[in-house]
Amino acid sequence: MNLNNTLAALPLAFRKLDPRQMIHSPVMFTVLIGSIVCTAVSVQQLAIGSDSAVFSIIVTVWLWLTVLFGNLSEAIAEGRGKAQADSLRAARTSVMARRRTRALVPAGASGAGREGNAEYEEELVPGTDLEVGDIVICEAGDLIPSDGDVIEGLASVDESAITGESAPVIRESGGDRSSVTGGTMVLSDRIVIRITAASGKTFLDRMISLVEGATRQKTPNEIALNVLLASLTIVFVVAVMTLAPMANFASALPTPVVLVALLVCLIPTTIGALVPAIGIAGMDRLIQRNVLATSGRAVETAGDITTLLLDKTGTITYGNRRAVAFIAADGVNQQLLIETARLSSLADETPEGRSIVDLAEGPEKQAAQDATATLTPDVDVIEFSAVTRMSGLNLPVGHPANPGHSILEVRKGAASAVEHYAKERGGFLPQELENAVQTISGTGGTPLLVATYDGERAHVLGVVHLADVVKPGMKERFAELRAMGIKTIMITGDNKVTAAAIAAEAGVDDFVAEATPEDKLAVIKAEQEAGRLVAMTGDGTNDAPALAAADVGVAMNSGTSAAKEAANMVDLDSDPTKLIDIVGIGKQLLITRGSLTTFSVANDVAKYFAIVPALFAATFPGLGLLNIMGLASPESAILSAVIFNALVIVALVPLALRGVKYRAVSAAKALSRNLLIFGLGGVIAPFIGIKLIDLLVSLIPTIAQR
Ligand SMILES: Nc1ncnc2c1ncn2[C@@H]1O[C@H](COP(=O)(O)OP(=O)(O)OP(=O)(O)O)[C@@H](O)[C@H]1O
Ligand SMILES: [K+]
Ligand SMILES: [Mg+2]
Repeated sequence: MNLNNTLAALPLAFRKLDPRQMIHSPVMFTVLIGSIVCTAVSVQQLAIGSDSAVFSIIVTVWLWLTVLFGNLSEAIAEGRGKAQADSLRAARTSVMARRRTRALVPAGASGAGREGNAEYEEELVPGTDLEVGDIVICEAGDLIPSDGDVIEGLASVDESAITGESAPVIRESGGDRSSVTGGTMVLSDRIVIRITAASGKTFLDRMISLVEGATRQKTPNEIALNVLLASLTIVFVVAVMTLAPMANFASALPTPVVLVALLVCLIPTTIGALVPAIGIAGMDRLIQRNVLATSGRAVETAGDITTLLLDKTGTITYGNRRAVAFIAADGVNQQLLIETARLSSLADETPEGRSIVDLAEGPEKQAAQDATATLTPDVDVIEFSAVTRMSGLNLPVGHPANPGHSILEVRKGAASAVEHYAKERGGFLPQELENAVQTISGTGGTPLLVATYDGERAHVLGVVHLADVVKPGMKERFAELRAMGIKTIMITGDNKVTAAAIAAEAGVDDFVAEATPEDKLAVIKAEQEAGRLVAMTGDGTNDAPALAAADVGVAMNSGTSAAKEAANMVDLDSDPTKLIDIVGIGKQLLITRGSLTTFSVANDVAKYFAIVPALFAATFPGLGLLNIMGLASPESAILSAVIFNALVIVALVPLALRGVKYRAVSAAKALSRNLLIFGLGGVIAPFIGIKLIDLLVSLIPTIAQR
């Protein structure tokens, strides 16, 4: 909290005096009403020249300062996001987009400027005119006009405007790295994008309103705390009212001012003033770590997570699975396997599929038949799905793509899926291929079997070895999660042996293999039914249902739009172990709020014993004995307490913004330790603080007299 930030936040703090805003915090609203009452009394006393006018005015000023300090803490917290929002806005420049209109030449014909099987016309439109579903083309040097999914091609993209990370990333069609963000720049190649967000509703727009705190809503915890604080306020209003009849104060003090001052000292103003700042600061800490949360609730829930589910490909591994080898069955010509594997992948737009075509064609790309000549309209494309775990083609009888062989169907896919496919069609899985599948899986690679069907029997021709790399540093970070009491489960569509190998390499506690999207969802439901709070990290469209169902869903920024849409957090760094930070921030938020609530309530109780004896010493002489503080006068006691009450808010703003120090001990231990520190501190602080202020205040002549 430096001076510049504080000064910059001042105008906003004054604007927040609007009663329509203040009503959201019952405690601070009560202080506002009290300030207004005391202002009226002061004016009236000034008019009649009352002796206690000075006292009333000073108390009134400090009451207004109390309200202002509360608003200031919130304004400072919000202000921290403003600078970031401004720099994000700079990335939201208006660009022209090349929008595809209608097909010029029908699919299947040949010609220049082809997109897949057809030729298109383009028009230049302002990026703000784009609608969901529009198709745009971006080339090297272009700013991407809005959020979307790559539907054709591959490009390297500079996402530093969003992530702050300058290294370019690959975005490509088909796989789990297909989403692009408006405002980022294409560095190389050419991609065709289907727009998924209309102008004003893009990722960047949402990010801006998030860091500005414009979309902040109260979390259930905050609402519960507010109800508690409101109840305490009502209790104290009633208690102070009952004092009114006995209010025969020493030197004819103005009763309304004394009662309001007493009330403000007794209600939990400290926590009432700091709750919004604590919440905003928590979101802010998350943004500093490059994580965007769409709700404060998710941040708080993260603090209590006990199970973390992660998908494998693209989350634990880099996700650019590439074909590295072809292994033919005994008696099958290697060249035949390569040609067939390539044929099965010609229409497969996934990175896996394209990597098979690349490996089959070799660097020279010679001898390869033109894909468009093969993919004539009478060829059925069987697209990959996470449920079938296979992809391929159905060819008409006598199709020229397979001269010499009478192939009607060609498939490649997960070993179990293709084995099942072959057996259903009178084929079998040769022993040597089964061995190859086991060997590849054992190293954490993904084996894909290639099979054909000629109308009579299926033949399994061989295996394609897909290799992927585990992201570095996983083992240590998962060990850290274990120390925090969080169980990690990897859940993947891949086979058991591959899953086991990657699970061991990454150091997760458990794994589930051959999981369909429904299975992923079912695992989450089961964990939740067992009473656990579940976080899920994923990147694929097949992860989207699970991400939505999890208590905390964290999507990798590299993932698909569907995953990012379903999740309630997006990690811009695409680092699955970011959950460690997220959990830490959530726990810190809960501990900070708990600690300051304890401090605030303990403070109020202590204040009661510090000032009431001094206040009523004249009325009930017996109480004088309790005036252990030896405060100068009832006026001084009241004033010192009000000043202390206001200054405590200011003193705690830095702690509210920074958060109470969080260490990786169990939550219960951390809580009881903090309750002790903040509870004791809260009881002792007012006695010391009020006494010190009393010494200063009693220097004011009209206040010191008894
Ligand atoms: N393009 C493809 N064609 C045929 N089979 C594929 C293709 N891509 C993947 N497979 C097979 O299907 C399986 C399931 O893929 P899916 O995308 O559902 O899960 P995954 O990416 O392996 O795992 P995760 O859920 O961890 O991301 C893969 O393990 C692989 O064996
Ligand atoms: K108070
Ligand atoms: Mg996946």
